[in-house]
Amino acid sequence: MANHGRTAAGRPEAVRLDGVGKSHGRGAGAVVALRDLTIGFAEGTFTAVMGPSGAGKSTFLHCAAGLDAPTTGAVRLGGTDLATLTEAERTMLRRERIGFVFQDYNLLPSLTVAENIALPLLLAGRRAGPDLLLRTAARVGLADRLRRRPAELSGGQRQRAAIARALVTGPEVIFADEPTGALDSRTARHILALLRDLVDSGGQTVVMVTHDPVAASWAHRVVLLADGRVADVLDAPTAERVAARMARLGEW
Ligand SMILES: Nc1ncnc2c1ncn2[C@@H]1O[C@H](COP(=O)(O)OP(=O)(O)OP(=O)(O)O)[C@@H](O)[C@H]1O
Repeated sequence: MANHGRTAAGRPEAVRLDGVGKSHGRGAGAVVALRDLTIGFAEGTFTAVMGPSGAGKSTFLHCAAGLDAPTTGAVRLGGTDLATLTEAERTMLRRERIGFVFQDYNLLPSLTVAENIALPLLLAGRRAGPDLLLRTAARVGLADRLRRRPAELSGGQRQRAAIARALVTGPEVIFADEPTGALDSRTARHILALLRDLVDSGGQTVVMVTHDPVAASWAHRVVLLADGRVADVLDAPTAERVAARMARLGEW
């Protein structure tokens, strides 16, 4: 077999897309959002996905996370081909093996921080022991906020709680969709430093969609999408290089 989900560096891949195409709608009105996308995300790496508006970033994220099925091609999480799963199995896989972080946090306002963090475990039918909750909250710097509700937290603390919720099941990959889009630049820096540390110290795999070259510069690698294809890949990106490359792709 050509590729067993290993990168050139020999690391196994947490997620791999092979020849993924995705059309929204059918017939004459169909919009092609992804075209023959082939890319892997090695374990223990932080990747930013960028591209002009309409490039296919959200569609990519939905397909890679098993929220949407590609029209063609295959998505593998670890060794699992998502197309071989039933809808119920895919739902379980998303709960147990994938973490999600969103721009607007998506915390439940009536629950405490501890209860929000515990939610993915409870949905997966697993025990949410106090030790695990405390350890996970401590990992994001929220050990002393477990009894608070989201309304009593700053934006940065809310995003930390959301990251703890994404981490608590020990997922193979965390997908983050504009995780710093609602934060001021200083708070954003702290959140990005946290995500980077989860990768560098914790071996976590993170894939983050962002419009912001500064945010992208915290990643090990930037994947630039344009018109549903990989237009470029930048390793060890700086904000300046990312911005210059984006400018050449057109406005964003
Ligand atoms: N549900 C849908 N029905 C029809 N077309 C869609 C749908 N979702 C996305 N598209 C189209 O697919 C293409 C890619 O959209 P997508 O949202 O993935 O891009 P994006 O890079 O995330 O854009 P943005 O940065 O503006 O959020 C666009 O042309 C978009 O209009």
